[in-house]
Amino acid sequence: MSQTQQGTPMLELLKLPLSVLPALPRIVRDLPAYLNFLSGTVNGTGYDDRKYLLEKVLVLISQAEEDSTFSHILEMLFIRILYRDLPHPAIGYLGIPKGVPLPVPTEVLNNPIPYTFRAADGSNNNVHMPTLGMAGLPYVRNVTTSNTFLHHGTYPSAETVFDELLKRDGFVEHPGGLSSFFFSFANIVIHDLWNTNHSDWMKNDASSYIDLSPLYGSTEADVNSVRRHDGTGRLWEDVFADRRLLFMTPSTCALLVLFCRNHNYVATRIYTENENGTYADPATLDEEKRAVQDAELFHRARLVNSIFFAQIVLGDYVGSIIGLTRDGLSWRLDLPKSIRDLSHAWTGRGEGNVISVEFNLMYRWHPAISMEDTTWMEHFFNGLFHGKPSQELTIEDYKQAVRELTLATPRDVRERTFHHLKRGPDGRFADEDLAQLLFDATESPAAAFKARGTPEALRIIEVMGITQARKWRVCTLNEFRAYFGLRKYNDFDEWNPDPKIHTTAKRLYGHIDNLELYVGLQAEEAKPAMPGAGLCPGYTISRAILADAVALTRGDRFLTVDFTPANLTSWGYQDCQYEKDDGSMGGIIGRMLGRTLPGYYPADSAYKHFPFMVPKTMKGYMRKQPNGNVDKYSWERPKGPLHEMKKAAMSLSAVKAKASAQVKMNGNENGTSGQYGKLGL
Ligand code: HEM
Ligand SMILES: [Ca+2]
Repeated sequence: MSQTQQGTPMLELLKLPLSVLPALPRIVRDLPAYLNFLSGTVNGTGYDDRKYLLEKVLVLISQAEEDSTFSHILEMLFIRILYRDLPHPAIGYLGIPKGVPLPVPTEVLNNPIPYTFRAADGSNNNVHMPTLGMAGLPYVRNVTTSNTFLHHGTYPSAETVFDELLKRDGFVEHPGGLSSFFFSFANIVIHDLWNTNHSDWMKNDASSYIDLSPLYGSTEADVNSVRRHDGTGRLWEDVFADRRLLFMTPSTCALLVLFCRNHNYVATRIYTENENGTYADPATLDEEKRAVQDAELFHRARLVNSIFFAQIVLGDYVGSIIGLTRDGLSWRLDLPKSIRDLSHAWTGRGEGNVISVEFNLMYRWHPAISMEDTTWMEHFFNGLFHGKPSQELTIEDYKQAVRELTLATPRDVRERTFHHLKRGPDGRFADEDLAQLLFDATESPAAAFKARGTPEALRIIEVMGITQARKWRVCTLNEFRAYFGLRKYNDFDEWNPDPKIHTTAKRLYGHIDNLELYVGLQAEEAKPAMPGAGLCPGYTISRAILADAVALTRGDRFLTVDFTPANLTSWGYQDCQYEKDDGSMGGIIGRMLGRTLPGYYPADSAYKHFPFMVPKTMKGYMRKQPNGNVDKYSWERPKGPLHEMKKAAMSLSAVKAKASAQVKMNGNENGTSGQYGKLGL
């Protein structure tokens, strides 16, 4: 290289400090404004515009030597920051932009008040890509595979894999104190996200958003089957649209019924609050106006109810998954939060989400099914499969059983029932029946995640899962780990140190690089309970699940940019907020339990505040916490409103206190708030 060629870049480099020199005194003088900008950005508090940073930078640019390196850099940074002020493209719109090819109900289009609403099939979450995450489209694949073992058809049969690596060899209690109630809730979450089409396994008939589709359904016809259409925006009493839930444990159905009640509670409150002064008694409206009012009340109530559901996911559910509830911490990761990174760019949110096949396989938490739920399932499946033993069932038997059950299920959602519960003349199930199912589920410990942990009754379901995964051509466990930046396993004993498991796996798969994803995830060594770990699944699941949790919540427009009082109404917006000091350690589900089963969940009950934790185990954890308020909670099974009334009748002051608590539980936002103040928590 010649001397001149070497000298040119050196000279260029020198130009920058030289061109900055004249501006240095000004920069030093303005330093407090720059520091304020930096600290305000890092802390997320925003910078103080009274320090006139904008003006100072403009002066700096205008006075920099024209065409100097310094002026070029300043200009570039300034324009970049201004451009990054806003996300590109914008995510939130007032209503539906014209030209978006969507099935928008005419009542919604005719409504003069713009508000945003969830489409039945989840479409339009991202208005630029309206079909993103819509029900009925193929799954996404995140990780591709270059493994050829599967290609040559040398995998062991799905049945062998189940019998040797997955079949439960004994019940082990969950190490983190999670209750069966937690998994009933999880079961609603998974039905919200997956519905693998039986005739085309590539398709997912559920939307990729937690929009409470188990309650509302995923098609316009489903949604209409649960709506009353009477001008009040309410659903029929104690119904849900997704009939697959009727195959699930009774506590799962009972919990879903409470979300139906919550919808009706919310719709009624929005109607009575009448914040825009536009609602009228439906009896006074003509048919068209009644339909418009009903649509608005329904859609707003759905928005509030599904955001409430998501707040349970972020508060109670994720709180249990990462062990915060157990450890008495009310701090939560604010996943949907609006944040800028240090380059001033917005970290994306509300941009949509599509569920992947890998996530489907990661979320099959069948090993955690409690002993009580396993017994229930064995009885249920015995009836479903006409007594045929689980070892002999085929995928065709399963599909046939689904067809039979579907035919036997009343078309009218109001006639459906579960666990032989009876509906009253008003169409509602008895509060007592629902409450007892939920109390049982809270008391019943879930099982630990482990290899050889899946109840045998689920054999054919697992065989179908393994077969689907092979048809989907998913990656191997090691490929999946590499995708997430996790160390690849070198041998089977690193994956699961239990010799019974890793020698079996080695015999079946030969090389660790051939270990298929589903089996690898399910039979991997489980994480122990420790600070930061509450769910305690296999190591890989526990890492990868967080990526999907963020994609789901942060990617959903309704949970982020459209989570506003304008859309939810001020009352609805407020109803979805946490109350950090209400005794629930950052949770919110107790509010719904209290209001939908009045009198069954006393204000101080551990069953109300921590239903995802087994009370006796939670009590033990709380005793060990330095500031544990163990005596402020009641830990025994709630006895129901009659008992509460008897207790209250014991003294006049007690009656007064109980009456105000009852008002809070039944009528207001909470059934929780304020009452904890009284208890000194
Ligand atoms: C006793 C409780 C449970 C029963 C009886 C049960 C039963 C079933 C059945 C029958 C299927 C096959 C669905 C089909 O394709 O037709 C299935 C799939 C599945 N299960 Fe479970 N399950 C239970 C609990 C859970 C729990 C607690 C979770 C996780 C939180 C879970 C996650 C899944 C997932 C992700 C699928 C795949 C769904 C799809 O691809 O559409 N299950 N389960
Ligand atoms: Ca959904």
